[in-house]
Amino acid sequence: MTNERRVLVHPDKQNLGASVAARFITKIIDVIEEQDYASVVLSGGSVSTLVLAAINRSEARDSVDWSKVSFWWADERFVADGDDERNDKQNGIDLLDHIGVLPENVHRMANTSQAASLAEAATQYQAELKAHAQGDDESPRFDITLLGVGPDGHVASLFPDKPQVLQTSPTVLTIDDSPKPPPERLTLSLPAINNSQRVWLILAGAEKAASLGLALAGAGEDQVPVAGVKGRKRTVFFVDKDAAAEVPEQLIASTY
Ligand SMILES: O=C1O[C@H](COP(=O)(O)O)[C@@H](O)[C@H](O)[C@H]1O
Repeated sequence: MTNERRVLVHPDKQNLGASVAARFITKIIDVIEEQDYASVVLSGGSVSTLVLAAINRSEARDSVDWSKVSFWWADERFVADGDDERNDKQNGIDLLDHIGVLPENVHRMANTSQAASLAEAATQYQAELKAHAQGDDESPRFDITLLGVGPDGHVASLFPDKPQVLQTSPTVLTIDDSPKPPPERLTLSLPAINNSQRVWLILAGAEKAASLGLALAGAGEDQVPVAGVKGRKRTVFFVDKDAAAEVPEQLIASTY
């Protein structure tokens, strides 16, 4: 199998969430069997409410040895701990609070009481990424990165027409004027995201169709950030029918 981008189309949102959850559980079990641990990158929004919640509901959830899984974040909002805007809060409600993950394997980005400034929070996370990276890499080769895509094509907190999307270093970037609230955020850079072995992008709804179509038709990442995402081994777009409306026919690997 080549490392081409693949699009898997599902009939509806509910089916999409259940399908990605099932694949995730299978793949994580395989990865743990192969290397005795697995690393996962999470994000907020639809990935959490659709996929993480479906993993939590799955009967197969407890077949995973969660003590061997580490969790990282693709982006986070720089607000107080426990604020409803925190991605890690929703991820906790949807999955992390219900599984046997070890606290030392949960690598959250700092909140406003853990870092005095956005810049300090970014520096802390860069150091944590580097501490878990192999060789000369600046960040780990994550096993699975789960990303949502905004209607404007943003991924993590990399937004169209903002300088961060073209910034190749450092691994963690700051945003103080996010077009989507809250304004202050931390995000992995595109190269740090792309250091993942597998990137799975999850999109549902007609409002995502135009950006996805543009990204797959060759638009630049400065205009449509999702266009710049490419995992080392696999890049898979899991989409529902509505989000797939403008995907070129030849790129659709399967339709359920
Ligand atoms: O602001 C954010 O938005 C993206 C996309 O969210 P979605 O609900 O449209 O899938 C999300 O992936 C990111 O983590 C979050 O901070």
